[in-house]
Amino acid sequence: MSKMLFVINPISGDLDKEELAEDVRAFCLRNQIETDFYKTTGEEDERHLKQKINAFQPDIVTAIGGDGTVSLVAKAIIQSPIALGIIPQGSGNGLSKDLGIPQDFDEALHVLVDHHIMAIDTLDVNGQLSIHLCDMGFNALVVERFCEGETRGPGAYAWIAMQEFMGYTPKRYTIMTDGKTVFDGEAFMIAVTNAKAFGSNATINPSGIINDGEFEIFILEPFPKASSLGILYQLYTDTIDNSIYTHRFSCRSAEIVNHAKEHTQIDGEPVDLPEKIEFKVMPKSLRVILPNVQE
Ligand SMILES: Nc1ncnc2c1ncn2[C@@H]1O[C@H](COP(=O)(O)OP(=O)(O)OP(=O)(O)O)[C@@H](O)[C@H]1O
Repeated sequence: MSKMLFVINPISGDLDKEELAEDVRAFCLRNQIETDFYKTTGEEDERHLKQKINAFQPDIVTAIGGDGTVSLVAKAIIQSPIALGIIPQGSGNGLSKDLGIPQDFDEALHVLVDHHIMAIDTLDVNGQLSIHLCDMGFNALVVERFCEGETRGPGAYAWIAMQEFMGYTPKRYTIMTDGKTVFDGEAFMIAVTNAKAFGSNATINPSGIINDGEFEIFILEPFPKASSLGILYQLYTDTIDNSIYTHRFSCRSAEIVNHAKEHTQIDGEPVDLPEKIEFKVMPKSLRVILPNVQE
């Protein structure tokens, strides 16, 4: 009998999850899965979750929440044989979309019993784990405002982005990969990622491969306001590589000097990092549950 621990974030995505827990319990009973639950509190969840995992010894730990909840679970099981399941219930659900995990609750639940497991690369960002996307600049500022606000959900994120856009000033960054400076200048945002897209489906890394042992650094340089609709269009049609304002580098390690100590976020959570930030790929360090693809 397999053992699954479900980590439920009661506030993510502004969605009520009381009934979901009952559905999960019934589903596991039908499928002869031994089940336990951990409800996040927002306080010391990583420590408490690790204790729970030690005591219960699950084969799979499934996050029922948004990117922050997925990241919490990943931190607790990284470099271990335990696999990560995802039932998306957040505002953005970025990693689950990138991995092709169904966004519908019942379908995502079904994946837990009909799946394959893939080991994906993750990133070490100055000693902190990133499983999806770390960025600095405009998006990180929006993420910070979003986290400070009372309202969750994708609408709130889009509203904050619109409010912040007009007044945003690009900042200076220096990027070094493999000991060479590859960029030194101002940028609207810099993203460091293994994945293809944000939870909003804005695609910054269309050819990114999540288990190729490399990550990408995406740079969006300052652009005239008149070009913003064109850039938005390119972001949502997988054609951002056609923009004259973007660059991308693939590498295994990098250092970014964030001269202005501009806002930075990792997997949907604002972080306070020093001016010099070091990035290292951790190849195949996280086992994730993926849907079985029909041939
Ligand atoms: N019981 C709780 N009360 C208040 N905050 C909580 C609680 N449990 C978790 N949190 C907070 O929820 C945040 C993570 O939310 P999560 O990212 O999963 O959902 P989301 O923000 O709605 O969606 P997404 O990240 O996909 O946009 C963390 O900041 C965490 O501290």
